[in-house]
Amino acid sequence: MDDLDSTPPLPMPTGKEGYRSGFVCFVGRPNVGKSTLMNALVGQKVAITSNRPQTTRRTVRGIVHRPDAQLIIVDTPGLHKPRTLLGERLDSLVRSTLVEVDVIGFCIPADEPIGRGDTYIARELAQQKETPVVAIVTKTDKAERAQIVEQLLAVSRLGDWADIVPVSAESGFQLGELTDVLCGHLPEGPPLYPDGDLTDEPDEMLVAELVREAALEGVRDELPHSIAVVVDEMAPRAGTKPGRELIDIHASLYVERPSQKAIVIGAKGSRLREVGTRARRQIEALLGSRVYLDLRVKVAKDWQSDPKQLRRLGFDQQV
Ligand SMILES: Nc1nc2c(ncn2[C@@H]2O[C@H](COP(=O)(O)OP(=O)(O)OP(=O)(O)O)[C@@H](O)[C@H]2O)c(=O)[nH]1
Repeated sequence: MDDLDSTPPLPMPTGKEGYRSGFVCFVGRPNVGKSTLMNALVGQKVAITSNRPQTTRRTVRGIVHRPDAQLIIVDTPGLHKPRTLLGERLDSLVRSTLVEVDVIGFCIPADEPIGRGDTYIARELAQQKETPVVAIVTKTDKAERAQIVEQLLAVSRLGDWADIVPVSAESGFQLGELTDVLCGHLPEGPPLYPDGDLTDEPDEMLVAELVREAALEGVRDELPHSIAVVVDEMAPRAGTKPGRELIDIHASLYVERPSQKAIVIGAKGSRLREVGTRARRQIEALLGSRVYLDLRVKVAKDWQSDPKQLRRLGFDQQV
């Protein structure tokens, strides 16, 4: 299969009887562990995670390869009620994604009582009559056994689910079982991506996400939703040898207000340097090369509510 340099969605002939392939989308309120679960299932960091709600802003595909199946994971932002223009776009993105996938994974954490957010999503999902919904009780490592059992019962009362699976992305509990269950809901069909591909996100996008993740660490609560990152340039430095090459990356961090710019940069640039170091380590691991990372912080006033700015920051492809 390696010699077929096909880009998705071109299906590749396999000849394998009973092979299944298709798409799953994880939904759930913010912070329930959707991105972490995807990374754990794929086995590589393809979506950024943070302990701040609504970290995920774009649809990322992670790909799980099995001898008998290929499961493509579409990561969605938390299904939530729109607050800003950005929020509205996210919701329409989630809704359009739901009708295109083969199975939906509805994530509810084991360690928190079911709330209005979960009920709201359960109601939305009840309308997706053609797509099976697997309820996933996440973060089981954070709950006692009795609490997990209680949560499984509460979740079963919440809707008409195709299956209910408790998992922990942290400890790895039941990850294989979850993949089995999800693959069981896929239609028969050939692999959609070449063997070994873990994501179809371009490197620039992953790099931007890693910078954003590093920039989110340890900042005040309101800041995360106000940072967007764009990779302006990324290229191997001339004269460096293949295999030992140095990749130059120039990226811009956009914030909404000058006061936020000051927070991101820190005293005498100290915070920005830390962000750069943290991001560089992750990017070097991702690309397998040495990296020179140049970060600039820019103010794009109220970018979350401005359609032009949203387009410039790359959000137009997602709506
Ligand atoms: N203990 C434990 N923590 C977890 C687990 N899964 C996720 N978390 C943590 O929960 C927080 C939120 O995880 P994310 O994966 O970013 O959640 P999300 O649902 O994708 O969040 P949004 O992007 O806001 O929609 C992070 O701090 C994770 O480290 C788990 O299985 N166990």
